[in-house]
This record gives sequence, structure tokens and C-alpha cells, in this order.
Amino acid sequence: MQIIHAVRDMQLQSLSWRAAGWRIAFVPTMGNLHEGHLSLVREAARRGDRVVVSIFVNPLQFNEAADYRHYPRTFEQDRQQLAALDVAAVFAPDEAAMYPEGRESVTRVEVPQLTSELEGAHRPGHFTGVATVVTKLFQAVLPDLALFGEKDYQQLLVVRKLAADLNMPVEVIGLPTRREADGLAMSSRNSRLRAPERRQAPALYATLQWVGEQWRAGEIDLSALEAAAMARLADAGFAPEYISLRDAATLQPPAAGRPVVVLGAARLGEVRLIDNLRIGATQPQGADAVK
Ligand SMILES: Nc1ncnc2c1ncn2[C@@H]1O[C@H](COP(=O)(O)OP(=O)(O)OP(=O)(O)O)[C@@H](O)[C@H]1O
Ligand SMILES: CC(C)(CO)[C@@H](O)C(=O)[O-]
Ligand code: BAL
Repeated sequence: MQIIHAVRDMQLQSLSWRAAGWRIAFVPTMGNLHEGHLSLVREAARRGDRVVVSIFVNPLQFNEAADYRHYPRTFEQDRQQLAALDVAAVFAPDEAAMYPEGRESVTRVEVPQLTSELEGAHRPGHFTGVATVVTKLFQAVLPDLALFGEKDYQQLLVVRKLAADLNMPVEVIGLPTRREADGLAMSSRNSRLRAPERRQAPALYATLQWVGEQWRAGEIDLSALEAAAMARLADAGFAPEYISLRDAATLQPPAAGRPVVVLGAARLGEVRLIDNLRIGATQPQGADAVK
């Protein structure tokens, strides 16, 4: 397994793999790898001939300096986990390699649709940072396919749209969220939860499941359902940011007969968690009455 730091070295390696006819499967990450990341890597190895994993904590997508500063960085541990899998290269640029003239002056990529609400509303600038770095990573790694987790559901839709709009010759694949035994979505930020917070944390997923049950039982007053879910989260010790039912493809309000996803974000102490759950289509008989 190679460790590559320079953009040009990554491009030269990828160009030679492509010339040999190999399909490059790419898993972009910010490191501190857990089973969620490793499930993406294993699927990449099944679908591609050469797997590249990137590790780069992208300053451009953090809207809180403390979140960036405290983001867990565990390169040696990550390297060992990847070495045990079928990974051809780890692309690990530093900030100077990604933003040689400084991050402030770099060309930005904006995805105006899909980004103004939910994570976009609560993390201003976040998706511009994500779209910019994903574009740069794709230009470095030149992948045929790229794998992303559904845990970051809005991000997955944004990257799909980015790739389609800018004619990027890459297939964007979304894979299911991996969870701890108690339901908590695996996330690098979980390691920053204190012991009592870790015990409270599964309530986020439990609340999303409760919303799904109410929805399937015929509850169609979305505002009331979202407010009740926020209250449940607050009772469980969270500072909730949003719980929102959306059309699973467009993130617009649910439309008759189309699949729905419920998305949530909430803080536990200093740690901000997100999660989501697909909960099926709108009820055909009540669809027109969704409020
Ligand atoms: N539990 C999970 N199951 C499946 N994929 C995941 C999971 N957690 C993260 N991923 C995916 O791994 C990729 C890299 O994510 P990232 O490095 O930001 O990890 P993370 O655990 O989401 O960290 P954090 O949420 O704390 O930023 C993304 O495509 C993300 O959606
Ligand atoms: C896609 C990504 C690697 C871009 O920095 C990041 O947002 C992540 O890890 O989900
Ligand atoms: N996992 C998404 C990247 C972020 O939270 O910045």
C-alpha cells in the first residue's frame, strides 16, 4: 500500500492505472477510521480494481474553529487499518498540497440547489467547502467510482449533483450507515463524547425511528411530528438543531407517493451529531393531506 502526499504523484499513479485498464474506486475520508469507513473500503475493493482512500481534514468545510481544531487525527492507526484491507494507495495531502496559495483564495465550487437548508442552514459555508474539496480530490485521484456513506445523507445528494452538473466521469455510490449495537451511527466525532453523553447518544436514532413509526401509523401533520421529536430529543439531554421529514431524492417537503427520509442534527455537550432514516413513501390515502 502506497502513501501518496503530492497531488501530481497521485495523478501520475492514477493515470498509469487507467492506462492499464484498471477501474479506480475511491473512498474520500477525513480519517479517524471506523467500521463505517471500512465498509466503504471493502465495497470499493469489490467494485473496483484499485482502491484509493484519501485522508484529509479539510479546513474549508468547518464552520467552527474549535470543531476543526478538535477533529480527531489518527493517521498511524488509520494506515494500519487500511494496510489490512485491499487498498492500493492512501492519498494523504497536507493543507499546503491541497491549498498551495492558501485556502482563502482557492476557486470555490457552489451547489446552489440542495444546500440552503438542513446542514447548509446550520453550517454556513460547509457544503461549498465539501464541494470544493471533493472536486479537487476527484481531480487528483481520477476515480471511476467514488463511495460515500448515507450517514451524511445531504452530502451524498450534493456530491451526486456536483458530479452530474460538472460532467465528472465518476459514478457516485451511496452505502448504508453502519451503527453501534445500541443504534448510534458510527462517526469520528463519537470519540469526543464523554461517558454520560455516550449513554444518551442512541436517543437520536431512537427518535428518528419513533418518527418513522408515527409516520407509518398515519401521522401526517409534519410540523407537529417534527416538534414532538425535537421535544423528545431535548428530554433525552440533547440540544436539537432540526428534525425534518423530506423527499428522499430532492430534500423538498414530502410529495405524494414518493420516498421520505427523516433527517436530524443535535448537540450533546460540545459534540454535534447527525443521523437520518428512510421511512418509506407517503401514505397513498393521506398523501394529499400532508401538512
Ligand atoms: N456510520 C457510517 N456508516 C457508513 N458510512 C459512514 C459512516 N460514518 C461516516 N461514513 C462515511 O465515511 C465517509 C467519510 O466520512 P468522515 O471521514 O467525515 O467520517 P465521519 O465518521 O462521518 O466523521 P464525522 O461525522 O465526525 O465528520 C463519508 O462518505 C461518510 O458518509
Ligand atoms: C467527503 C469528505 C471527505 C470531504 O472532505 C468529508 O466531507 C467526509 O468525510 O464526509
Ligand atoms: N462527515 C461530514 C464531514 C463533516 O462533518 O464536516
